[in-house]
Amino acid sequence: MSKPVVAIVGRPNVGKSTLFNVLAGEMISIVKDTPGVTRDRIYAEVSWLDKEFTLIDTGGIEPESKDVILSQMREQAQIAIDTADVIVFITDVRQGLVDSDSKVADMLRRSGKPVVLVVNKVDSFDKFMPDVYEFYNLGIGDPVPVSAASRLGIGDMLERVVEFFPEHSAEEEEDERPRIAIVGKPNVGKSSIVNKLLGEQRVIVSEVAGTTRDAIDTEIVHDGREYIFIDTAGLRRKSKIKEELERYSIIRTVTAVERADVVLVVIDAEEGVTEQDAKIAGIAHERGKGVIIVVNKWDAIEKNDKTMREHEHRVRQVLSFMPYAEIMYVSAETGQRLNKLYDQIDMVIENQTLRVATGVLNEIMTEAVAMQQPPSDKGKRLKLYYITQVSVKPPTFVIFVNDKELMHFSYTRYLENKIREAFGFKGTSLKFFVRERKEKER
Ligand SMILES: Nc1nc2c(ncn2[C@@H]2O[C@H](COP(=O)(O)OP(=O)(O)OP(=O)(O)O)[C@@H](O)[C@H]2O)c(=O)[nH]1
Ligand SMILES: Nc1nc2c(ncn2[C@@H]2O[C@H](COP(=O)(O)OP(=O)(O)OP(=O)(O)O)[C@@H](O)[C@H]2O)c(=O)[nH]1
Repeated sequence: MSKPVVAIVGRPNVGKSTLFNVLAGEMISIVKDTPGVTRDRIYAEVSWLDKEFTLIDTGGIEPESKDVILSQMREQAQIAIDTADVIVFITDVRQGLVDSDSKVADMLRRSGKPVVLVVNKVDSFDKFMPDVYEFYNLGIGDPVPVSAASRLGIGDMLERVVEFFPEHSAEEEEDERPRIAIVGKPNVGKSSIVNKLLGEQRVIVSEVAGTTRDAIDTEIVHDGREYIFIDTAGLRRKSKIKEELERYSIIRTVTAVERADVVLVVIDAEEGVTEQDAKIAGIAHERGKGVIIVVNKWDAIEKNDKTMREHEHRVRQVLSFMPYAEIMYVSAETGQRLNKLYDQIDMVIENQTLRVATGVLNEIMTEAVAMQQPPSDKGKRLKLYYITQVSVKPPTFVIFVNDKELMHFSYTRYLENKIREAFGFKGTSLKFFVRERKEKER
């Protein structure tokens, strides 16, 4: 199920970071062993009551001159319009209504996207409420007064935001066709791969209707099965600022990955694997999506009998958090091994939805425990009572133990490896939750 995307837009200094941190900091769920991505404040997973959404900050304006601010704000707003389900437009009660606010409000209104107008820095409702009414002039609905710094009005604001969420993104959920996102740095060959796949199947390109996202959906039929490819290629917006481009490319990756079942992380063989690739791959890993690492432009490098092994070594090193992902060496130019992608995709989807019977899981666990004693601390030894699989996409397991504190990361890893030895689960991460249960309950 894909989560709604909420984007924050606003002038410099209105409190975007503060609000972002309030929302993300308290309610964020961070997956610990992923590099980079969760730290640079571009997006966060937020859950509030029973709702979950991805929050993105389109921000990062350098306040040089008024003209520059307005043009950058327009750019931000456009990114939000392209990628978000709901836009949170933040203004500042202390600066009051500013001309650029009105211009951005016009743009947002014309887009037809749901907008929640937030007036920040209302640290005292008594004192500032009269000034809040001025913001009705923007013509984008009722202003919601908040104070991000003192956490006032945040609940009311979120209530307004979640009201706009689609009941169920019904269309996408009922759609049984596998969705495959193709992500990667600029120029690694994302569009070339889609084009080659299309060309070989000689199927008419159809842009899937009803998507307003900033990615192109293409249907490809292979062996009678329909696949939807979500292509994030072709950065339309050309910004001069490198950080801004990078931010935008991350936002697009997040929103595309969110909608996908399987993610193809494309790496340029000529350039080799980089930290930026790790950042992008981390986005898929964090979300527990199926992953295939696709090393493209394999035709372009000189090879001997060691080349593949050396490449694999590097990729495994830089993407060490996803040892479960298969690596494929392809060429969009010559078409080499591209057809094998479908088998891999099918396999990954199968593994993402694989369910293992509780009895079998417990046999594996009992055997694992017999082979390697669980850790102990201060004379108390970890006891594992029971394991069961609670969900799929990604396969998620709950382990009941006597004391959570004793359940070491490395021991969970060990159990994961045992489960993988038995069932493979290639291409998908596995999630584990550890719960305590009193001994006498058994
Ligand atoms: N009084 C008051 N100040 C706030 C509030 N929220 C944020 N601020 C202050 O406003 C200033 C700007 O906040 P930021 O969160 O950095 O604003 P921003 O919109 O992210 O700014 P840029 O990064 O420049 O785009 C900081 O000094 C904050 O402490 C608030 O609710 N009340
Ligand atoms: N030698 C070789 N070149 C390739 C291959 N795949 C793509 N290229 C070249 O790499 C360049 C970038 O390819 P694109 O498909 O546009 O890359 P992209 O990832 O979609 O790029 P963005 O749109 O910038 O995100 C083009 O010049 C392609 O011809 C390949 O398998 N081998």
